[in-house]
Amino acid sequence: MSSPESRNPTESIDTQILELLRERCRVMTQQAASNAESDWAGTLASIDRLVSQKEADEAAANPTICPEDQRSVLRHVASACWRATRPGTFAFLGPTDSYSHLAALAYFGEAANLLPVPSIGAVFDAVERGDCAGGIAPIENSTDGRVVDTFGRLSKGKVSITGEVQLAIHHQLLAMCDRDAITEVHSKPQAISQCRAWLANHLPTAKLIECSSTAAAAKLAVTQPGVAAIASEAAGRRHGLRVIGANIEDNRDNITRFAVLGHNQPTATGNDKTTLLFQVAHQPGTLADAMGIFKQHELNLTWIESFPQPGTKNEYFFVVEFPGHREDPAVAKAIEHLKTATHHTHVLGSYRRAARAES
Ligand SMILES: O=C(O)C(=O)C[C@]1(C(=O)O)C=C[C@@H](O)C=C1
Repeated sequence: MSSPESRNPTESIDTQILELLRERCRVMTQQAASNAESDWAGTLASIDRLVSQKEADEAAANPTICPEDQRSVLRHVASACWRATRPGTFAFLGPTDSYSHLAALAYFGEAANLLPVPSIGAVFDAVERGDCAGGIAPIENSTDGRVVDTFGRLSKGKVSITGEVQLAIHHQLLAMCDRDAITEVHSKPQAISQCRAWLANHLPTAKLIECSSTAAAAKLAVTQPGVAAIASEAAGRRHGLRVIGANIEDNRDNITRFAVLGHNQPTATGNDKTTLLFQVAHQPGTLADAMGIFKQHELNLTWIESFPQPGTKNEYFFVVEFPGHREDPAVAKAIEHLKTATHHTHVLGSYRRAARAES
């Protein structure tokens, strides 16, 4: 054993850090026991608040740890304490290194218990049944639009949106062989669509084959001669695939937004958005009347989608988003008002707005 004198001087600081980690877990356990539960979104918000204050206060005094590193250390601490004190896993569309996995890591942290499942439907099943405490699913891409599977399940109203992740998506064409030998390109339909122009220019004769996820395609490309995959850099690294084409997305600013799914209702953070789903009668003016309600309550819509209601003719769901939390007076009034003017109004969630993360 090393004598106290021969110890590295940082060891006593590390000992204090470990003691603080234990203390943090003790406090979280007490919180859980007394139901004074703070949600994960609230934890993320408070880390961001702390780091940006520190940024201003300590920029000159402590130039060695950049704010991004401070944030990432605190997030890791928080997710490790969360795992130690809260049972529960979070489902994502797998396998490992799918973009959904990267989004889950960005949101829940590296230490979280994450469960890969084979489809977006399976993510919803796991959360709805309570097998998982939460999950994550792609909702919209800046090139390709909404993700139909996610909307279909959200419209059933069995789980809420409790957070979001905006992930910059950079696709790689990955294979074991040279570009000349590629006969098939496999990926999730959304990823193929985001690279359509690149594929038409560089691999015009290759067959485009859809599969369950980009990471599933990467796994296949390892064993199938002539098969390339469109997937993340992380998936390529894991499987030892060669990058045949780097950053092949047609739109340089390719971003996918992921919805964090769960059953809790996050408290307001002061920087929130609300996602609402509603249906109106199939009559002239009903949609215009509903939209007028947002104008009347001065809610600035940031997103509008309409999609057919399964099993009906000419009946549509409308999904809108706007800044603000369901507990804000103007938002609460607008929701009540909308309920009187629509067949059905359902708050999919009020949650903290996300900053963009890199994949
Ligand atoms: O296949 C994956 O890796 C996913 O996580 C799914 C998904 C999607 O369906 O939008 C997520 C991000 C990218 O836009 C491409 C694919």
